[in-house]
Order: sequence, then structure tokens, then C-alpha cells
Amino acid sequence: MSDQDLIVTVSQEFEFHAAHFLAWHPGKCKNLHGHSYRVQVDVQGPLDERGIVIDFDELSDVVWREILEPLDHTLLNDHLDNPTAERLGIHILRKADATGLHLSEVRVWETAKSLAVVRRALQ
Ligand SMILES: Nc1nc2c(c(=O)[nH]1)N=C([C@H](O)[C@H](O)COP(=O)(O)OP(=O)(O)OP(=O)(O)O)CN2
Ligand SMILES: [Zn+2]
Repeated sequence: MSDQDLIVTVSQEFEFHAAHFLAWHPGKCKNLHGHSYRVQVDVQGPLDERGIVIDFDELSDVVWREILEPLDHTLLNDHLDNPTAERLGIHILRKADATGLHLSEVRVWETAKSLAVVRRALQ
């Protein structure tokens, strides 16, 4: 039986710690403060001859080494303007694109209760 009717997604989670401030925020978030950011990335696609979408090791190498490690224990405002969870998710997706890794979705939790989800618009 063909599996062409199925969509397969590989997903990995990461954590990093960073400071930021949001100059526009009317409340306490305009002050310098930190978060333990949780990031989940998805890659969607067909299975290759190994039966995988992407090797978990390759995915974590790119996402951690190329994108998140440079942000870890830094001030996010030094890397991008107005580092909201939404803009951080876009930053991660675009950085991954630049390495040739096309993420289908990025989720960024600033706190246990608050997250932003970035996904590609349907073409
Ligand atoms: N849409 C967005 N709104 C806010 C963002 C954001 O990235 N996108 N970010 C912030 C601040 O970074 C803030 O630190 C997050 O605050 P909050 O979710 O309110 O978390 P707290 O733990 O501070 O919440 P309590 O109110 O203390 O429970 C603000 N808004
Ligand atoms: Zn914050």
C-alpha cells in the first residue's frame, strides 16, 4: 500500500537562555529581563531511501550550532531589533533557510504559557 496520502513531520525541541527588552512594551517587559526560551522546529517531507525525513543529528547540529548557540546567554536585542517571540521565530526560520534547511514550522515559548508559532504560508 502506498503512503502517499500521509504527511510526515520530524520535530525537535531545544532550550536556550537569553536576555531581551521590548522598548514598545507598556509594562515591565520594556525593562531588561531574561527567559529560558523553548524552541520546537518541524521539518516536513517525503522519506528518503533511509526511511527518514531528516537525520535528527543533522537537524540538531544545524539548529543548535548555527542558530541557537550564537543566541545562548546573550542579549537578543544585539542580534535582532525588537526581539519578540514572533520575530525570534521568523529569525530562526530565515537563518535555517540560509543554511539550506527548510523548516515547516517554528514554535518559540517565552514562558511556559506564552508562545509564537511561525509557519510558511500556503503557496
Ligand atoms: N505577542 C507578544 N507579546 C509579548 C511578548 C512577545 O514576544 N510577543 N513578550 C513579552 C515579554 O517578553 C514578557 O517577558 C513576556 O511576558 P509574559 O508572557 O506576560 O510572561 P510573565 O512571566 O512576565 O507573565 P506574568 O504576567 O508574570 O504571569 C510581553 N508580551
Ligand atoms: Zn520577555
